[in-house]
Amino acid sequence: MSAPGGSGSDPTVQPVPASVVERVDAADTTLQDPRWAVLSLGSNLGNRLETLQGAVDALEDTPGVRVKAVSPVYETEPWGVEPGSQPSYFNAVVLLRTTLPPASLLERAHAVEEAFHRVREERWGARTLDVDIVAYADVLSDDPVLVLPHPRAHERAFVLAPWNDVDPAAELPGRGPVARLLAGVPRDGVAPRADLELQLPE
Ligand SMILES: Nc1ncnc2c1ncn2[C@@H]1O[C@H](COP(=O)(O)OP(=O)(O)OP(=O)(O)O)[C@@H](O)[C@H]1O
Ligand SMILES: Nc1nc2c(c(=O)[nH]1)N=C(CO)CN2
Repeated sequence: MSAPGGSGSDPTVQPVPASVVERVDAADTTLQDPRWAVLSLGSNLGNRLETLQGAVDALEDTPGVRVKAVSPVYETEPWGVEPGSQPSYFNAVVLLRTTLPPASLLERAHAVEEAFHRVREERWGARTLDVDIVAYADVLSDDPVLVLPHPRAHERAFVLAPWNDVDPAAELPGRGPVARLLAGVPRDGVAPRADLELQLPE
């Protein structure tokens, strides 16, 4: 076969402009095979709502990523640290379709964190933005660079509650239904902020 846009050797075949090839390819979802991914967003420094919205928008602006749903916003007590030692978090969950492989999605998640001046000092330290990959399709991985599903997602109400809101039938690969996991974890200090809303990018 001739290269896209090339004339080849068959005189009856007209060259196909590269722009047409691009459009046809873009419409062919089987070619791109997008996968589901679930991301958790958290912020407990700066303008928390603005930062979460900025992260949603930056994810949507990523080639190969489409944001399909955004959860309600929760205000949550910091998990895993001394009570009262950090400001409360805003947390939300984002559902994506993506053609990026998991490692590229993680790279992009880190780039988005950096764009919002995330500083890594101590484990579970306060941060302007945290973007974690909760699950990527049904992929299971114990590579420490990217553990899938996220190794602590199943015990975090600040992940499970917003995920359950936006997809009540969701399953955490290898762990079971999100609704059942949520029923089994403490929910105190995890409160919906019905007065706040993240916008799904247009
Ligand atoms: N599913 C995952 N999502 C995001 N990062 C992951 C994941 N699995 C492993 N990591 C690795 O964890 C490292 C530390 O991530 P990060 O600083 O966001 O941790 P944390 O948010 O403080 O804590 P936690 O992992 O408990 O949410 C990252 O550099 C990344 O390589
Ligand atoms: N409430 C809350 N606590 C946390 C969070 C978070 O997003 N929300 N993220 C952490 C590290 O990922 C550690 N602790």
